[in-house]
Amino acid sequence: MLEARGVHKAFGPTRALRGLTVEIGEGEIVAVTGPSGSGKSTLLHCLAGILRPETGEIRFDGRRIDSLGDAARTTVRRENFGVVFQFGQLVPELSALENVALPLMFNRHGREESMLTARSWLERLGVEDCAGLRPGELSGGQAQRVAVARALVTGPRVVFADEPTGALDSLAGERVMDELTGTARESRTTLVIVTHDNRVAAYADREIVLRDGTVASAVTA
Ligand SMILES: Nc1ncnc2c1ncn2[C@@H]1O[C@H](COP(=O)(O)OP(=O)(O)OP(=O)(O)O)[C@@H](O)[C@H]1O
Repeated sequence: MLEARGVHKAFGPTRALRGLTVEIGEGEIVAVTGPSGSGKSTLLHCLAGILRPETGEIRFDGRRIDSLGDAARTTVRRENFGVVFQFGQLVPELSALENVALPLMFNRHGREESMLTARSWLERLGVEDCAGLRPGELSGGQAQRVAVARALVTGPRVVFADEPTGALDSLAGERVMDELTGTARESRTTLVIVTHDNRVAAYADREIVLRDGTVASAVTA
């Protein structure tokens, strides 16, 4: 359901992706690993329609998304994808509850309904007590659970996570991963996780190892 074919992406002289091809199935949980600078984050951003490769194709449900204009790509992302980055990237001026409700409001749900749904996701992730707090008042683990709630609240088909536990201690990291992968498996959400951490990769069905901008190997758990 998600596919990169012959993808090249460079930043000036740096060739981050060099003819990379991967295919990810519906409901699959995939870890993208490999040395620093091997192109993991670049691949994630290309698959998520955030970056456009110079050559090659990115397809979601068989439809090319790399050739769409910015507005159309943003719509595909909003309607189908959720993202979790290393540092939650929550909006600092909004409460945890408002942060989680925001993607629903972007997708034209009413404010009341969005708040109710957001609250149920905070409960599900065990951070309902944080609803009224701003991101600056949350611990790293709490903020990351709020970020996971925000990524899942729209019921996305695919969640992209870039080092989702990178800033957390191992216990907080485990909770975030349990919740992320547990929810993904329950709802057959496809999950693509970039990580350096073998413990995180162990949650995946398959590990895609990158080296120098291409796939070095794919290991099935
Ligand atoms: N916005 C950018 N501008 C310039 N160079 C970039 C940019 N993003 C990535 N690069 C370069 O592209 C290469 C691949 O980067 P990328 O972040 O995809 O690797 P990574 O495997 O995710 O690395 P890390 O594990 O260190 O996060 C690196 O050499 C990096 O310096």
